[in-house]
Amino acid sequence: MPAFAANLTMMFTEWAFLDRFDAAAEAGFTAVEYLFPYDHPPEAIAARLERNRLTQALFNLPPGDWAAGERGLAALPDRFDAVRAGVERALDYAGATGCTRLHLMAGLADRADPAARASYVRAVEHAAGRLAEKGIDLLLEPINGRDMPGYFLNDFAEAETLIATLGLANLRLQFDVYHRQILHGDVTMALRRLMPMIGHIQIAGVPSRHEPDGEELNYPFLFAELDRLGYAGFVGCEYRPRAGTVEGLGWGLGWLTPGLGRAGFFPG
Ligand SMILES: O=C(O)C(=O)[C@@H](O)CO
Ligand SMILES: [Mg+2]
Repeated sequence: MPAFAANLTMMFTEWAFLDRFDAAAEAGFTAVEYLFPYDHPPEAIAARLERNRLTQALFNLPPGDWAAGERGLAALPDRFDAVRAGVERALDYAGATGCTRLHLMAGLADRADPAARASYVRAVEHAAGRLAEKGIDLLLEPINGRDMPGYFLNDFAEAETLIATLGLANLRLQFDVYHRQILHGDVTMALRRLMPMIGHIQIAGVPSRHEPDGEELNYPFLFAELDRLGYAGFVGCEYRPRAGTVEGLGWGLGWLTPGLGRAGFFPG
């Protein structure tokens, strides 16, 4: 049975960020992920995890100036100092929250540009090295260009080759089924082949990025496939609910156990 993590950047947005931890636990999740924790002190996040007995499955290293359009810094040749500082900042949060997986965003850059490639490899090697000292995995995620035009890492084969070539024990693939389906399709065969290097999986309906309950993909089949493949990691629910988050959890009946979290959290 897959272990689902609620993505608190996209789900439970009816609540303030810190209250989303309570809401996710109440809805039956035992783990959470989100893009960035940096607007809140690490101790505040740790307290919410602890009181809800939630596991912090994943978050992203600092991406640069998100509001100004930056989507990671790793492939940007003049931003290595910021990458290095971001790694240290993320490690503070990982230490406080017990998180053992961090995603390094590549940034907007041309994949064919040798300077961008060299910068990306340098950033990945640096981040993986620092994270390894703390027993943390570094994840790389191919992202489709419709959602993120100009994103450097927009190809699964590219990520696979890089991870295999660098051969770093804590460098792993973040397999977002939504991006995979849009970029290349052939989801099941890719899961089977890439499973040895997969460190985290994310899901959403395709093409809407709503609940994983229909459209192009047969998620019950994919969840069973993950069990058949012996996947023991988390499955991050990185989708935007069509209407209410709780109202849209029907797809998870049978996998989630609502009410295990803090009793009476939901009003009414
Ligand atoms: O967009 C995604 O997909 C993610 O997983 C994010 O972490 C990157 O923005
Ligand atoms: Mg993703």
